[in-house]
Amino acid sequence: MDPELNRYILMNEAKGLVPGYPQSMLDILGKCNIAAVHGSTHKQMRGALLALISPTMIRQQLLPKIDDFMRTFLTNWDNKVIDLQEKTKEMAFLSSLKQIASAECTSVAQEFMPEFFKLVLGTLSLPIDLPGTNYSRGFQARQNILRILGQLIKERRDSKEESHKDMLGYLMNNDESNKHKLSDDEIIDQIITILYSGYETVSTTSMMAVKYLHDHPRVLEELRKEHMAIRDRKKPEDPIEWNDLKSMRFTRAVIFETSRLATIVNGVLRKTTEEMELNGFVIPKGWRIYVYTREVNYDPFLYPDPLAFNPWRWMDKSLESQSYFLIFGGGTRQCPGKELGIAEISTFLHYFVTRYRL
Ligand code: HEM
Repeated sequence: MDPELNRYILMNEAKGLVPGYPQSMLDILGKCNIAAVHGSTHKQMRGALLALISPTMIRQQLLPKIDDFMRTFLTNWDNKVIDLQEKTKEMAFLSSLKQIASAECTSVAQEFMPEFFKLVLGTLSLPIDLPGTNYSRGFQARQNILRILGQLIKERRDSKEESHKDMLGYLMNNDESNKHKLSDDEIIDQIITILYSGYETVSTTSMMAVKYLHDHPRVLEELRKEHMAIRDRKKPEDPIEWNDLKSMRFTRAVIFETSRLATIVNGVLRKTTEEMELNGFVIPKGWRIYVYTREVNYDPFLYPDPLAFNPWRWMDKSLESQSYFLIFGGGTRQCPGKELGIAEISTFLHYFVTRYRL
């Protein structure tokens, strides 16, 4: 697709275009899932999410949890055959769960994880509500997840303990400092949104990054150098901190190049709120549009030698701020989890390359 078209659509999106989600996603992710809601509800839910995963929150609350999780998760992998696809899926889910409910994550994970995997399958299925279909299993899984999260909220409210310093704790915080108060139903949908949005994206990017590193020893060597330099400044038990994360320039480049070449998310959804004309084509009002970003990612004018895995192209920081940089979408719907996702994948890669050899 002509990058102009992407730019045009995303520009107009800022004026109020909304996505057209498939039915099964709407049903299973919930009515107040922020990717699906519009207007003031979108603003409210997105505002609450942005506050929850702001750079300050990542630095002070989330990164220590991510580090703690990754350093434990990436132990005892030596001399074993690792199914990286399975491992990275587990990693993405459990890392989010730890950030959401750190105190309870170990006790609820066993029951939660299989339900979550069923929910994901359901959102990608045809909306046929017959016993045994993925849609029906996904819907049932949503009910079970509502029960698990509802119970968690109730137990926290009933206990006399101080408020928890995790995502759920912040969402449930009822005092003046919380400018984004949500109902319990909204809190639960917000949690499902966080788990869902950060699942396939983070797991597939991490898995594909390892595959590309394996296939490109020079890139692996450069990446390892960056992470060894960070480790050299620290004691083994020292966690990855915000400044370390900011110093991972090559890692960020590897993540972008992986996302571009593997095109982890191959497009974004929009819906026209008014008729629009583009390059002589008329797009009627109310049409659902799939902006196919894979085409942009492989455009040789934007990315010379587009099929080559070349993270160095991203070392020029300005590439990230171009209007055709659509790896995380664009406009008012741009991915709010961009920096959180990058923090998770970077920390995963840190422990991976400093502890293991491929
Ligand atoms: C490498 C990781 C990730 C990639 C590549 C990615 C990519 C994307 C893309 C392409 C969109 C669509 C944007 C648009 O329509 O313009 C999106 C939306 C979204 N992402 Fe991410 N994402 C990642 C990680 C995360 C994480 C960790 C979260 C967790 C909070 C998250 C939460 C969301 C949400 C809530 C939306 C919907 C935003 C809205 O409609 O207002 N993402 N993401």
